[in-house]
Amino acid sequence: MIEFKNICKTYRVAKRQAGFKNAVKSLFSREYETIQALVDVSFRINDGDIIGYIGPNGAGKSTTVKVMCGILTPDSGICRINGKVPWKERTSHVKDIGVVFGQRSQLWWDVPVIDSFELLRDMYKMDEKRYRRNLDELTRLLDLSELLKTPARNLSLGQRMRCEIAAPLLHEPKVLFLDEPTIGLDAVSKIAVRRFVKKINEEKGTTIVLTTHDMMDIEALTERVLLIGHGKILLDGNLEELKKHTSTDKKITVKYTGRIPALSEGMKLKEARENQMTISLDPHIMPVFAAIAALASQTDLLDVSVTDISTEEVVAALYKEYHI
Ligand SMILES: Nc1ncnc2c1ncn2[C@@H]1O[C@H](COP(=O)(O)OP(=O)(O)OP(=O)(O)O)[C@@H](O)[C@H]1O
Repeated sequence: MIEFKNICKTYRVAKRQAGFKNAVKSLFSREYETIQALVDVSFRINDGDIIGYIGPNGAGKSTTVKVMCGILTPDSGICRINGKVPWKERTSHVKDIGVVFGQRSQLWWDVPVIDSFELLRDMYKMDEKRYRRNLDELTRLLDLSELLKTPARNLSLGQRMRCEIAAPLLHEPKVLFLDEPTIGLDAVSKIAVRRFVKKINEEKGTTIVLTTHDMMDIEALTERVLLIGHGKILLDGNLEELKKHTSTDKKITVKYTGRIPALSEGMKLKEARENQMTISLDPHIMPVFAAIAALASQTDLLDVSVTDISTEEVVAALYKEYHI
């Protein structure tokens, strides 16, 4: 269980104007400003859950993860993960957690990946039998056999990411923090990473906190989403509720020949190309079947598709609504 209660965290940073004169001046008198990274943040995450932690750049996501990992001590508030206070019981806490930072490598750059793994085995004081079993399983699931002998610096991003994800799982953590695990990956690698994360959660019951800007990650992996903005939790709910909170509009894309159909009340034009238009429809004003009939009565329809608005659009609308 992850318990995060009324956590506040500020950073104190020195203010400095540009230029040599100001650099010299700052040696003698410094001005500081305070950045409120987390403001009274509270949530609970049950064992075995996967949650998506989303918010725009600078919202406070990494700060939250760093507090949960024990890297940062908050100014106030309570955080307990499996009963331990991360920054006070660091040595025993790190055995319970694993972290993947998509933007930073945790593997030693110049040595073969297997050497990094063996170093982790020693750091976590794992017994050889357990290490071997987990290494064999991860090698099979993530197709690592050809990669283990290669130095991290010679791996492609997708190959390296598979190794980065395996590394914290060698010691079977109860909680896994994934910070943008699919950033920069191609479509096939993204799907492979998502499938693997889901499998680990289902089979090992690992609790997963996923921080991402990729809404396809959220859609594929999480039901519950926490939205943070300006250091405050703005929404905590399931993805479907968030979608309903924002809009129940339907997106209708039509391809047609003949004249451009006029829009009825409840329809808004989102995009128009030659012989194709995408309309956002408020189904409370006009039901979908009536909207299609109204369009068909004015032109020859070649193709119609009806979808809900995408998670990406939902999140963009939420950011706009909360001015974040
Ligand atoms: N070490 C630091 N020193 C000073 N300010 C910091 C530090 N780390 C973060 N901040 C500030 O705290 C706020 C929250 O930053 P944080 O890195 O937690 O955001 P984030 O949501 O993870 O952003 P991103 O999506 O860009 O990674 C930002 O205003 C950031 O500039």
